[in-house]
Amino acid sequence: MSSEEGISSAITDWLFVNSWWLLLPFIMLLVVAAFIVAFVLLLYMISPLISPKPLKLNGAHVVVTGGSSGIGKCIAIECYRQGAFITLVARDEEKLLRAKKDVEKYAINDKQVVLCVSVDVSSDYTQVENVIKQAQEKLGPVDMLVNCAGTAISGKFEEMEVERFKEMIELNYLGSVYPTRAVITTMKERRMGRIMFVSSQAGQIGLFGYTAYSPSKFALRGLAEALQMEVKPYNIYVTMAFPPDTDTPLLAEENKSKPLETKLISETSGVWQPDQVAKILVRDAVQGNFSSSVGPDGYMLSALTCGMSPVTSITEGLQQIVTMGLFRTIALFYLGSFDSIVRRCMIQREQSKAADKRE
Ligand SMILES: NC(=O)C1=CN([C@@H]2O[C@H](COP(=O)(O)OP(=O)(O)OC[C@H]3O[C@@H](n4cnc5c(N)ncnc54)[C@H](OP(=O)(O)O)[C@@H]3O)[C@@H](O)[C@H]2O)C=CC1
Ligand SMILES: CCCCCCCCCCCCCCCC(=O)[C@@H](N)CO
Repeated sequence: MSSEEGISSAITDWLFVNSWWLLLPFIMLLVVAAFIVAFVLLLYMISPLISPKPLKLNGAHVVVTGGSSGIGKCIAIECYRQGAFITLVARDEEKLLRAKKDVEKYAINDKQVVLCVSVDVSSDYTQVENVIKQAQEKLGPVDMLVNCAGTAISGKFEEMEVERFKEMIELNYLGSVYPTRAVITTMKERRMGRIMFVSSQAGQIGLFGYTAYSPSKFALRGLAEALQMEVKPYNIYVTMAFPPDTDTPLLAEENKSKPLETKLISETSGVWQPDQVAKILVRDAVQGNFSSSVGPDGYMLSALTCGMSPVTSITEGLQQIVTMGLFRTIALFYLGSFDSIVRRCMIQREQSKAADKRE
């Protein structure tokens, strides 16, 4: 072998051993592609977390169904205090006028108006559409709709008249569908708006005594999630509110015939004042948060039951990821205590029945 041949074979060997250099452009291409894929995935994950721009209540037109009493009236007051124009929707005209006077006490300028419209939100869509049209003609397009008209019935499943189940769905569910349907087209055209559905903690957990009430409040969640997906590109944000027991005429009425079990279980979250609740709900709707909860139990329930519901901030998403397992653990203790309340009440009832018989 000549020395020339020796050198050339050494070069080929060297090239062979070190030929990975030739792959460098491909490796770089792969790395860049991986980065692009990771970036796109990250964008997908982050995009639903981007917070909406808060709604300015000053000068906005806010329609509150159930605005003549309780939580609805306090929501109207809270919005009015921030400069909004208000339409109160309910059936009883006298109660509406009284509520209008209460709301007007909180004016911050002399242009503000409170309009009252009397309609049953649950019976006839055309009527609801007409009153919303009239309100829009007087106070301009609706910027925020608060669906708060509703009622509650509690009792044992087999003891409640079957009619009650229908009433709950008609008022609590359809009574929120109709007003929403009446405002949504204009909101989409204007590419702005807020819709609030007032559900309940009993719309996150099915409770003893609420076999008629809870489903009507759960139904709102399905509506809100589906609607939010449809209207998000139009810059419309939906808020689900989940209040605990709140000191209103409805709670007082409900307490007259509430089963002991329902009372004892509901006490877990305490009783809140309607103005406290309204402040939190309005703040969340203005920010465009999907879920609005009240108090520490409310916070845990919402994180625990978030499922596939929309998320509107990075902190909210992170909190859900981190807390879910812990809250489920805590929830098992709560469920255990609810079961024991139900069992104890049953045993007590049976004992007192047996005692009655003996007498
Ligand atoms: N209070 C509580 O403990 C809790 C309440 N909630 C929910 O909050 C909402 C408000 O409750 P709350 O403030 O306590 O109740 P209130 O009874 O104090 O107020 C209910 C309001 O809804 C109106 N309303 C009732 N039926 C109709 C109807 N068919 N058409 C139009 N308006 C109607 C009432 O006026 P009118 O009768 O004149 O029509 C009234 O303005 C309800 O949806 C309730 O389920 C949720 C969690 C807890
Ligand atoms: C980690 C898990 C925490 C779990 C906490 C569970 C607390 C359950 C309390 C339920 C209260 C239901 C109030 C219903 C109010 C209502 O809608 C009626 N008053 C209407 O009039």
